Amino acid sequence: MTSSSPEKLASSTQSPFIVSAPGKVIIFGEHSAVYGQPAIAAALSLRCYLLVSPNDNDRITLEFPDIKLNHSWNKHDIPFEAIKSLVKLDDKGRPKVTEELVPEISDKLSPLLENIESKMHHTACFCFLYLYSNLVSQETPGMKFVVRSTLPIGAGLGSSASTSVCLASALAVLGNWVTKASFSHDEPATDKDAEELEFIDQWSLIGEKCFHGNPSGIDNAVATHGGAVMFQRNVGADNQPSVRTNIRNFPELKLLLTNTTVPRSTAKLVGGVGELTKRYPTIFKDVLNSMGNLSVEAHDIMTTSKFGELEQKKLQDLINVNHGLLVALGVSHPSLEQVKIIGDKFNIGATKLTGAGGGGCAITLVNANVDETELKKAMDEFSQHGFECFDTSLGGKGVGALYSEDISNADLFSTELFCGYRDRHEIEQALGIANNNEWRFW
Ligand SMILES: Nc1ncnc2c1ncn2[C@@H]1O[C@H](COP(=O)(O)OP(=O)(O)OP(=O)(O)O)[C@@H](O)[C@H]1O
Ligand SMILES: C[C@@](O)(CCO)CC(=O)[O-]
Ligand SMILES: [Mg+2]
Repeated sequence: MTSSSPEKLASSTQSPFIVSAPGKVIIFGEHSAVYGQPAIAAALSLRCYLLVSPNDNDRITLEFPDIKLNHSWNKHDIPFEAIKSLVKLDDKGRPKVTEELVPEISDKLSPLLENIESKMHHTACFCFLYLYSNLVSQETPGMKFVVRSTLPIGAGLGSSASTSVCLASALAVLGNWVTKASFSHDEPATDKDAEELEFIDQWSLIGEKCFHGNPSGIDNAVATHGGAVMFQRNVGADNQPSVRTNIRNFPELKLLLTNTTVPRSTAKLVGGVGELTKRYPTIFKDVLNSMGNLSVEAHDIMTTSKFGELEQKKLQDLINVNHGLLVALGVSHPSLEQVKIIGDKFNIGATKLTGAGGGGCAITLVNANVDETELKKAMDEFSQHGFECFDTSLGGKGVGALYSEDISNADLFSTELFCGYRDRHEIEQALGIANNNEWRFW
């Protein structure tokens, strides 16, 4: 790997910056996406934020208060040389992503993870170190990395992917593999930026592999690029990239997002589906194919030139079928069925689980002419069960950055304040992309 010049590094690392990436809602095709079937997802207004600021010594510090993680390493303990010798370069001289995590790199990092007992902390530190040692060189000074998210963690809304995109983009900036984000909210990206986004997307997929084992890539694709997409993983042996098709005129869908608050792990759920499909390949081949057909049909409906009540009704049919197929894959949960029962009882619309399932969130595509009193009754009953409803919007911006040199309010980059926001509203108010015109995008 070529090392970057110290002058360039100095300019990119001296002042603090924040990166942010959105969560996502999978509308059709979770799990089947892992097996190369098309799926549809949109970026969510809930986001992850990562503050990067210089440390006054050679330490690399992680402060992830959402998961109560605080850990640091001495920069000189990172085996940069050994890892660099294992990293291949692409045709532009940048570190090249591999199909799978490289076991020798994981082995070289394992002594740095020895004292970390919690599984969640271990995974988060492993993800960070894997990306750090691939993307950053030993000339980069010690830095502090602080993550805050307005997303519920482990609830099906892509909290791992948005964290991974934040880490990949920040480390790509520190490694000088991408330039500063420069576009304001409404400006279109240039070809160069599209290429840099691709780099971030690819490395965030490596981060997702550290979190999940076998991700399709849909979550990090949406967190990187934003908007709404139809995504199809390439599962062939031809090394071709996955296909991401932007859905430009994504219809204004009224979606109610309900978090059962039942914790679960995407890695375990994806693993469970893997075992089932291996045990009964002929049965599940057809289930997965049906899920793919359903996404294609939904895409045709969503992109029709005249989206009206009839099209909304058809999407609701497909939501119900998709949920049934996910039940067949064994990834529902009594709490998710409860959300569906309550939604159906008050006739508010069609409900399915979203993300990996097993708890976490459900979406309801609310009827166009919903009776608002019935909707309120359903939401009251959700809260009686301890479920939490979110007021969110879909299809927003992908990964972006906020630079201290562009902002007069230095407080935004104070680690203490960043860690101290009490809830998602305070985070949104201080940092939200809608509240700060200085956010820049690639
Ligand atoms: N704010 C955060 N701070 C630190 N780590 C986080 C944060 N958000 C997510 N993570 C990491 O992501 C893991 C949760 O990822 P997981 O894939 O299981 O759920 P999810 O991404 O929320 O849901 P889904 O994959 O179904 O969309 C956590 O265990 C943690 O390691
Ligand atoms: C369950 C899954 O399909 C979606 C998780 O948000 C896994 C993946 O596609 O990586
Ligand atoms: Mg995840």
